[in-house]
Order: sequence, then C-alpha cells, then structure tokens
Amino acid sequence: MGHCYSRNISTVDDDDEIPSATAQLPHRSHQNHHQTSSSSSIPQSPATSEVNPYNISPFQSPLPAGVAPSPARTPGRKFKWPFPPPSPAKPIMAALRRRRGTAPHPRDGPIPEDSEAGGSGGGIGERLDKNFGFAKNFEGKYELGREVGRGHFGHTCWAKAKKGKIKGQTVAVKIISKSKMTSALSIEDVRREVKLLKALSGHSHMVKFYDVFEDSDNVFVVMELCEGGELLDSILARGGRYPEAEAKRILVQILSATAFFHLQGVVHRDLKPENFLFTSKNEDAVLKVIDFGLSDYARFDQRLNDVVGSAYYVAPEVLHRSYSTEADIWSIGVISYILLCGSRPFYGRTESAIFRCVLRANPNFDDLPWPSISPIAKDFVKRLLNKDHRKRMTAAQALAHPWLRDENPGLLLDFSIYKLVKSYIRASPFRRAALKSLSKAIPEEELVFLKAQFMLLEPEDGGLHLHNFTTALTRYATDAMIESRLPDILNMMQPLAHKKLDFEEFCAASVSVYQLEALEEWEQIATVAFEHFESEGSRAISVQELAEEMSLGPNAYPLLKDWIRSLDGKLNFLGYAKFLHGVTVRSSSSRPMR
Ligand SMILES: Nc1ncnc2c1ncn2[C@@H]1O[C@H](COP(=O)(O)OP(=O)(O)OP(=O)(O)O)[C@@H](O)[C@H]1O
Ligand SMILES: [Ca+2]
Ligand SMILES: [Ca+2]
Ligand SMILES: [Ca+2]
Ligand SMILES: [Ca+2]
Repeated sequence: MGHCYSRNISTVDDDDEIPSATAQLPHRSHQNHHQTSSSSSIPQSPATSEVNPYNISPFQSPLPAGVAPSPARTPGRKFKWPFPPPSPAKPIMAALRRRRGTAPHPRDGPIPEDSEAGGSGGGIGERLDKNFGFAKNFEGKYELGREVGRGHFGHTCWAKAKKGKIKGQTVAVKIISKSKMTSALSIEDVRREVKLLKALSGHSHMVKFYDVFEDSDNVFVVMELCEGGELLDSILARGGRYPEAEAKRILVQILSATAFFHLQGVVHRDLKPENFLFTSKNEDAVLKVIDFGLSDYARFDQRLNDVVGSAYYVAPEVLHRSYSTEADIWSIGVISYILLCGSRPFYGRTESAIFRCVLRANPNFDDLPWPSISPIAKDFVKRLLNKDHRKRMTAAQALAHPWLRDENPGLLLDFSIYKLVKSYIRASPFRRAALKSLSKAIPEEELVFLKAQFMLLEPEDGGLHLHNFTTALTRYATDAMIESRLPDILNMMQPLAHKKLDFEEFCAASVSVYQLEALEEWEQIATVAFEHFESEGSRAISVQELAEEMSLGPNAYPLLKDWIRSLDGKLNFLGYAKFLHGVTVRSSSSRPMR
C-alpha cells in the first residue's frame, strides 16, 4: 500500500509544491545548463566536447531537494501548466477510467512541447512559414473516414487509398492542424515528427509510414492503420494485470522497437501505454510504437534538457534536465510495473507530488500481487527503474535479461558499447589495467550479453578492429542515425585502428562499472577484481597522479590519500573501487550515492 508514501516522501515539506501558475516563463535555458551549474565544485576534464560521465550525477540537481525544475525550456518553448491533475485513485485502472470519462483529452496529458496557446516562441509578430513542402493533393488520393483517435496535437482518422501503390487499402491519417503551430519551434517539431516516422518506418514494431501531405490548414500523415487499439485500452480491459508470459510478450516488442530507435540516436520521450497500438484485435497482434511528436535526436556526447513527457512516466534525470536515451528505459520500467501489478509505481495527487515521488520514492515491490510475481521479473523491473540512469539497463541489455531472454526475437547492437569502448581506448594505461582486472570478475549473466554484442560486431581472427565497429553501425544506419550524428563516435575511436580487441579485452572495455555496482554481488565482484589488480595491474601511484587520472584538483588530495596504501604506495581496496567508479569529490565526501 501507499506506493509513494515511503519514508523518503514523508520527510518532504509540503510547501515545495510547484506553483501551478508559473506558466510560460520566457526563461531561456541552454544545452549545458546542467553541466555549468554543477561544475562549480567539480574540476572539468580537459577541453573535449564530451560530457564527462563522472561529473554528472542525477542527484546533483541545481535545484533544492524535492523541487521540480522551473519551466525553463529550450529557447522559446513554453511549459504549459497545469496539465490535467492526476486523479487521487492509486490503481491505474480507476484513475485512468475516471479520466477517460471526464476530460476532453482522455489521457494523461503530456508535459507538452507546447503547440497550442497564443504567442510565438520566435518573437511576437513574426510571420511563420507553415509551408512544409509536402505534396498538396491529399484529397485526390485518399478518402477520409471516421475518427479513430485523438491526442493533444491532432486527431487520427481512418482513410482509404484511392490510387497509387496501396490503392484500396485502409490507412490511418494523423491530421495536425496548422492553427496549432504557433511558433517556429512547434513547426520544427512537426517536421521532425514526420522525418522520424519516415526514417524509422522499416522496423517491425514501428508504425509503417506511407505518405505525408499538407494543405493550407493541416498536415496529413498517412500511415499503417493499427486496428487493435491502444495498449492502454487493453490494460484497462483486463483489469490492469498481465500474467508474466503476456507481459513479457508485450515488453519484448516495446524493447525491440526502443533498442532500434536508440541505436539510431533517437529518444522517444513519451513512451506510455497510449502510444503503443496493436495491429489487430487478434490474440497474436503485433505491437507498434507511435507518436514521435516529442522525440528528439540524442547525440552521443550531449545531453538533452527540455522537460517533456508524461508525468507518471517521466524519468528523474529528465526533471533534473540532463538526460538521454535512458529516460525512455525508465518509462518502459513504469510500463512494466503497471503491466505486472496493475498499479502505478509513482503516484501523487498533484503533478508536483508525482515528481517528488519519481525523484525520491522507491516503488513498492512488497504488497500484493508482488509476492506472487517471480523474483526474476521483479529484478527486471528494478533494473529499469533505477534512479541513477547509469545503472539502468539499456534496451538491448533488457532484451538479454534472463526474464526475457527466451522470448527474444534476436539481439540488437547496443550503442552504449560504442561509448564504453571509446572511453576505454582513450583511457590511461592505469585505468585500462583496473578495468581489465574488473573484467575477470564479471558475473556469468553479464558475460552472456557481452558475448552477444561481441558476435554482433563480427570479430575477425577472434578480435575486433575499428572497421568491425564501422561496418556494424553502417549495417543498421537509417537517415535518423545520420542526423543524430552517432557515427561521429567512430572518429574518436581511431586509436583502435592499430589495435585489436580480443573478447577478454572487449569485456574490459565494454563493462559498465555503474551497472555492476548496482548488482547485489558488487562487493564480491570488486573483491575478486581487486585481487586480480593486485597480482597483475597495480603499481605505486602518487596522490597527484591519481588526482590527474580522475580529473580532480588539488582540493581532492586529502581525500585521495586514504585510497593509497602507505606501505607500498599502491591503491588499497577502497581506492581501487573508487577509482573504478570515477567518483567525484563531492559525491564521495558529502553526497553518498543512492
Ligand atoms: N496508425 C494508427 N492507427 C490507428 N490509430 C492511430 C494511429 N495513430 C494514432 N492513432 C490514434 O490516435 C491517437 C492520437 O495519435 P497520436 O498519439 O499520434 O496524437 P498526438 O496528438 O500526438 O497525441 P498526444 O496527445 O499523446 O501527444 C492515438 O492515441 C491512437 O489512438
Ligand atoms: Ca492520446
Ligand atoms: Ca500520443
Ligand atoms: Ca504526441
Ligand atoms: Ca531539442
């Protein structure tokens, strides 16, 4: 009971509610907001455009504890408050049913990329060019029928193709009104939504894109008609609880779409049961993801900062305004939780209460029906709902999790491997030695995933060269990947041109310390790793050198002293663990993680 009334929450004062009238501040934020505000006490790493992962903790918000961010947005984007207040019922069933019955928008309102409401983000009086360059003859090609769905930004109708390749076929047409495009940014959003639908259309769990048109009043997006309705309706129809086998079948489809668009460098930002549709009413209907209206490109070396999404599904780091693809994984964690137990993991009477809950409360895994749900399923959900985005599984990893592994339609390349390998090959020899020792202690389960990724990269003579990484990425590239500039990472992997990674070293390179640390066996793993390090990787290191290794300044020296053994000048166990973790002075001394 009381899913969100955890101990954490009850310590929060009630006066930090987000005032619902802080709407539409003209406040400007910029891409680096989070970094700049948290960098004051943390020395920055040498001038690279990369985000230093060690400097970013989801717990280092520039905001006071419990306070959700101000509505500062990407330039010109307004934050619309309040969105429909959540109903006080806890089980998703009742809450959703009520909302559907009453509100004109039957669903959880998204935290919108605002497109309605007066004013223009590009400056008052500016004339907006609402010409998209799309074809104009929609009416000549399609016959419009009844409405099949409605959202905040448009409505979707049934239609029939009158001519062309799909003549006679029924389709869905999302009609987006130009009158709602009141800023250059909202026009850009529609342009991007169409571009993404088109680029990602090939995947079996993406809705198929056919065509796009416009006239003076509307944009018409023609796509595959999904006649089975929304996943939300199906959740409501069966009382909100799925047997594990069925939950798995749904999640595998959600994750395989997500792994695909994440590999393209696209973050959806609005994953929720309303945005998944079944192709038919049949038992074996395929699930498709729709609505890329809030989606964006996620460059590998940048973090997004606009607070968008739907309150119940929004990840903590989104509220802290520094996030990337992991935010979608959190939303899938929320969906998983709902599928399995029928309740929301994070709940509150008001939007700010929901946000506090998301930031601080631990979801309830103790009350009914959780005792009857398998421990492995619970483990799965927990590894998606980790508040630290670095400790969360990726979509590709989630597909390889033992709970889902058997259902698996085939593993997908995980871009996070590229990021980790890139860091590894650019790291100091000392750090690489530390990681090599760690790789010898990786649990069997995690090795299964790494082996699969190794094979997907198609090693030659038992090892991976730079061109294997290039070829693999190219194989899966769509226009979206080009736009998100993920392949740029290959330039930073140049040191690999003269090297070959065998499986052992690949493991050292692509193991995520953060994820291992989230495991119950971490202590044990670190102990074994340290033994290896002692016998083959360690050497004496000075405090200064260690500080440099960790991109820390002289103010860290006193702390680092405790990590080095006076006996032989080598790292002690604590030092080794901290070094692996890459902890910042701030989070080690005053803000313990978790
Ligand atoms: N291809 C489709 N086939 C059948 N129904 C669809 C299709 N696309 C959309 N719909 C229906 O129309 C609804 C609204 O579509 P969509 O989510 O794309 O619009 P939106 O205005 O962006 O919504 P939101 O308010 O969630 O942002 C969907 O929830 C769904 O019920
Ligand atoms: Ca909707
Ligand atoms: Ca939608
Ligand atoms: Ca949308
Ligand atoms: Ca953006």
